[in-house]
Amino acid sequence: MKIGCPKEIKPQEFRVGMTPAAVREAVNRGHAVVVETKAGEGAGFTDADYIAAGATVGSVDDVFAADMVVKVKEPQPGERKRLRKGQVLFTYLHLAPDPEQTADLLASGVTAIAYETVTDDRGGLPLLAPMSEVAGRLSPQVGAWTLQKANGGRGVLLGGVPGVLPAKVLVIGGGVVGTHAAKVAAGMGADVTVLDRSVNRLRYLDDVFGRDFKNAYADAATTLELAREADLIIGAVLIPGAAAPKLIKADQLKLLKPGAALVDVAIDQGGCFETSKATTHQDPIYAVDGIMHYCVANMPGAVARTSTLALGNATMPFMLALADKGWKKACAEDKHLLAGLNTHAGKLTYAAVGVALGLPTISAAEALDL
Ligand SMILES: NC(=O)C1=CN([C@@H]2O[C@H](COP(=O)(O)OP(=O)(O)OC[C@H]3O[C@@H](n4cnc5c(N)ncnc54)[C@H](O)[C@@H]3O)[C@@H](O)[C@H]2O)C=CC1
Ligand SMILES: CC(=O)C(=O)O
Ligand SMILES: [Mg+2]
Repeated sequence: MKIGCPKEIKPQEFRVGMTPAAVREAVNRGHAVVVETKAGEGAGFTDADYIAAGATVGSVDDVFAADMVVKVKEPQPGERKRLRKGQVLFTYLHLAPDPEQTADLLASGVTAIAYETVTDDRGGLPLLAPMSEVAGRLSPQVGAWTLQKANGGRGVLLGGVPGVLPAKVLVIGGGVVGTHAAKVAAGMGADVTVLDRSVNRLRYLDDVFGRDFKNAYADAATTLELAREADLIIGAVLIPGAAAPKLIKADQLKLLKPGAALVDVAIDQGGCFETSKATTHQDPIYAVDGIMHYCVANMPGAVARTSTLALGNATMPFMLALADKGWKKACAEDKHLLAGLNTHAGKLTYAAVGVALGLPTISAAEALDL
């Protein structure tokens, strides 16, 4: 199979979809890989590194001529025009909050497999997890920066100092992002509470991290009560594939501490605060009613080398299965990869996206027969 790996064009996105190590594995199995010129530059991989791994380096046209395109971020409008029926796209998509992208993918006929909905045997999301680990660990760092007075924040130091209490950090959603956020915030000396709607998850957090941070059930009243006391609130909820629920409403901002910071990591699924709108690394924060919002939808791009390596480790076995077997056989033999199928031949194949966008869907299994 011919595999293409473009340079990411989303603003300030420095990750790349294939590492030289992934290229080497694919080439060793007889596949041809074309990597766009300078695609790996932001992650510290040169064109020479890719050539040494067995790739050819070419133009964006060469890359999108491939049978399968392996990326990081959702295709941007110009990239979407290059996609076609019979081609496989393997990348993050986050379709639920994105009707334009969904319409373009359906119109193109491309077979699009979304990293964020591929599953595993333990109920996890193995291709989302590495970037959730990164974004989770980054979120107290960007939250601490947002809290600085010059950035519009409350001017509170997360860990406090001797004689001054630490900041209160509320993490809503105790999955991968939330757990890593809480660990780092606690490590910085903050007073951390994690909320979740899964009692089993709260049991796990209590068993493993009971001495490091507190937890509570995420009913609406508890969420609001703790939000009112918080200096920093990290939004980390997920209902896989679906639009994020809005957990702090616009009219509740006036109840929060002036200058409090909201870091909405769930922004790629539309955000879990009603006043969130996606921002970029170039211009990451804005204020609403004196509350600072940080809503960067590609946080891991800030630490592109770590993120590219972590993502590459996770995607490589799936990428190789798709290349070796073709998408149909690979998905028919692996229900977890099949769960990643979001569009095929003009049909939407992920129910939660259909519900979010009011569009008809077929099941991914039905798509195998198309
Ligand atoms: N902005 C960025 O750059 C990045 C964003 N993300 C996003 O972060 C979000 C979280 O991802 P993960 O931690 O991997 O998901 P996860 O599935 O590991 O955890 C989500 C948690 O939210 C909980 N939850 C669901 N509804 C809730 C509610 N109403 N109240 C409280 N808890 C609730 C679930 O029980 C689960 O424990 C996703 O939207 C993901 O796409 C992930 C990586 C990078
Ligand atoms: C998960 C995701 O969207 C990202 O890493 O950018
Ligand atoms: Mg994202």
